Amino acid sequence: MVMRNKIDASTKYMKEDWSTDAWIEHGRLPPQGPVNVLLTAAMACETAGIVAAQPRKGFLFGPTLALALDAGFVPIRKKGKLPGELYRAAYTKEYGEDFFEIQVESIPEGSNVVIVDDILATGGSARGAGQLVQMCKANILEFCFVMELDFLKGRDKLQADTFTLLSGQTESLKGSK
Ligand SMILES: O=P(O)(O)OC[C@H]1O[C@H](OP(=O)(O)OP(=O)(O)O)[C@H](O)[C@@H]1O
Ligand SMILES: Nc1ncnc2[nH]cnc12
Repeated sequence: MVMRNKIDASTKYMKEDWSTDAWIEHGRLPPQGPVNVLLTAAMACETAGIVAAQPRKGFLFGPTLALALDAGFVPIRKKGKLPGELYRAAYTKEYGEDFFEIQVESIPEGSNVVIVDDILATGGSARGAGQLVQMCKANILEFCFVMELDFLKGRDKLQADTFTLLSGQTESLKGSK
């Protein structure tokens, strides 16, 4: 799969001058790696209080983003993994249906939330994560991904603005849907 750098296309997030000087002025590091570039997107949400991530690869990025944003981190889990009172959302992806859960008290009502994961494909799982955040009566500021399979148009399903660092296939491969 050939990856195309999408940073230049993300004008929404680059409308301010994120030069090294600007990053220093904001007390942040300049963007040098995937997490820092995701941070560029997440920093567009200066009011983010919570970073929520989907299992399992989202947990690789979520805590780092949360630390950098001085926000809390909330893991969304597959059903049956969390104790206590839970919200549950069904989600559908390319190869079946499953359920995500979140602890009812994990995200305070009215919180501003960034949702992060590694890949946006059909958008089914990210949409499910978004539903859980909405059940907590919190606001989704944006979705952040390292990579997007554009041809699946997953972003059209999502409940808030979507930022991806890399875009993969723009069309489906021969023999696949
Ligand atoms: O946009 P979608 O079609 O929903 O697909 C994207 C999801 O699929 C992958 O997770 P996977 O199913 O491999 O789960 P895991 O990270 O728990 O292994 C990926 O890490 C995303 O979470
Ligand atoms: N089509 C796909 N290719 C690679 N990773 C994926 N994760 C979910 N769907 C995927």
